Order: sequence, then structure tokens, then C-alpha cells
Amino acid sequence: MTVPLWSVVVPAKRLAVAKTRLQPLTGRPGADHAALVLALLADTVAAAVACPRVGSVVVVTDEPVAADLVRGLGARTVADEPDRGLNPALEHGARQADGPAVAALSSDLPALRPAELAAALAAAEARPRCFVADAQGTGTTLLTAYGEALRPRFGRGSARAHLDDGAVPLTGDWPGLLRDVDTPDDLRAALDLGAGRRTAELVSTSPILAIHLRAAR
Ligand SMILES: Nc1nc2c(ncn2[C@@H]2O[C@H](COP(=O)(O)OP(=O)(O)OP(=O)(O)O)[C@@H](O)[C@H]2O)c(=O)[nH]1
Ligand SMILES: C=C(OP(=O)(O)O)C(=O)O
Repeated sequence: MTVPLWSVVVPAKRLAVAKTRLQPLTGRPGADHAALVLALLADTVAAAVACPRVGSVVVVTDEPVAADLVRGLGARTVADEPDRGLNPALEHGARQADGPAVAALSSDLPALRPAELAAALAAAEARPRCFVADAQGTGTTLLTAYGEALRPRFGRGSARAHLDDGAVPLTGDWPGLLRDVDTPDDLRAALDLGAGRRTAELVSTSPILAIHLRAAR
């Protein structure tokens, strides 16, 4: 049997309102909040595009800079409709996706490796709906649907919400897939795992980020 490739949907808010929990780090004079949010997104999308089990990556965004960036990496973009928050945006993206295998992926996974995503998607094949919880165990970094509606329940406590809605939890050796970056501590953990090129370069060339990430250790 030929296994269909997955369509991966990635949400990205407008930069001015995205990733506010990183502001304690990026709100400092000399730091560039937008550049960090874009680097996280770019490393995530680049890993998804490079994943051998992924046929297309669809980024749902109304942010022109983010749209240009991810298109340059090989993703497709769709508008952030119906403009009612994260889950409706993911449903919209999933409706534009090709084929029966659709996954929603967090946009803040700079340590994600293509092989990790491939392993998780392989584990999700032939099951109607699955999810991968984040490193804390409370959030979700990947939700998959195979021949079914995606029914995303992202937000606070989403791992429990996806479980209660019948999705099967997947676990595996995929630390980069679990490590979403919401806070400065998460960023430090992702760098320790080995972040993608754009995030790693941004931190190493930004003295203000490097100093504050080191100082908070
Ligand atoms: N397209 C789209 N993406 C969204 C929306 N809301 C959240 N996202 C994205 O979904 C991902 C996970 O959301 P959160 O972790 O809550 O991110 P956030 O709201 O940017 O972060 P905080 O301000 O720190 O809570 C982030 O990459 C957001 O950009 C939305 O309404 N539309
Ligand atoms: C929206 C979610 O993520 P975050 O931890 O990034 O807020 C979630 O885990 O459902």
C-alpha cells in the first residue's frame, strides 16, 4: 500500500502580537523580538519541508514578512481566516490541505529535526487522530488526522483536550518535536538540544540575547 504524504499546517500570528511570553528577553533594548519569532518559525518550517513524509506545508498567516519567509523555504501560505483565533485558523488551513493525511504543527519548534517529524508521522499513520504533547506534557506540538477532520483543540491544557476528544497520544524519541519555545527558559532548552541554523545564528550574533540567556542560567 502506498502511504500518502502528509500536509502539515503551521499557524503564525502577526508579529506585533506573537510570542509575548518571550518579551522578558526580547523586550530589552538591542534585542529584536520580530527577528526571533521569525527565526523560530523559519527553523520549524524548514524542518517540516525537509521531512520525507511531508508532501506540503501550509502556513496560515496574515503577516506579510512571515509569508514571504516561509514561501522562500518551500511552504504555501493561506490567509488567517476566519480571524477568530488559533483553532479556526488551523481548521481553515486544514481545509486547504491536500489529501487524507493532515497534521497541525506548532510554529515554535526550532530544535525540530526532519527525522523526528517523520518518526511521529509514521506512528500516526493508519490511526484516525493522534497528538504529541509538549515537553511539559500539558500542551500539544503535533496533532494528526488521517481521513478525518482535524478538530484542533490547541490552547491551555490542549494535551488533555485532545485526549478527551479521542486523539491517541504518541510518544517517541523526538526531543526537538516536544520542545516548543514559549518562554526564555524554553529557548535555552531548545538551544541546548541544538536549535536550527536561523535561531542559533540569531542568538549567537545578538550579544543582548546571548548575555541574558547565559545570565539566567
Ligand atoms: N494564524 C494564526 N496563528 C495563531 C493564532 N493564535 C496563535 N497562533 C499561533 O499559534 C502558535 C501557538 O500559539 P501561542 O503559543 O499561544 O503563541 P502566542 O500567542 O504567539 O504566544 P504568547 O503571546 O506568548 O501567548 C504561535 O505560533 C502563534 O503564532 C491565530 O489567531 N492565527
Ligand atoms: C497553544 C498551545 O501552545 P503553547 O504552549 O505554545 O501556548 C498548545 O499547546 O495548545
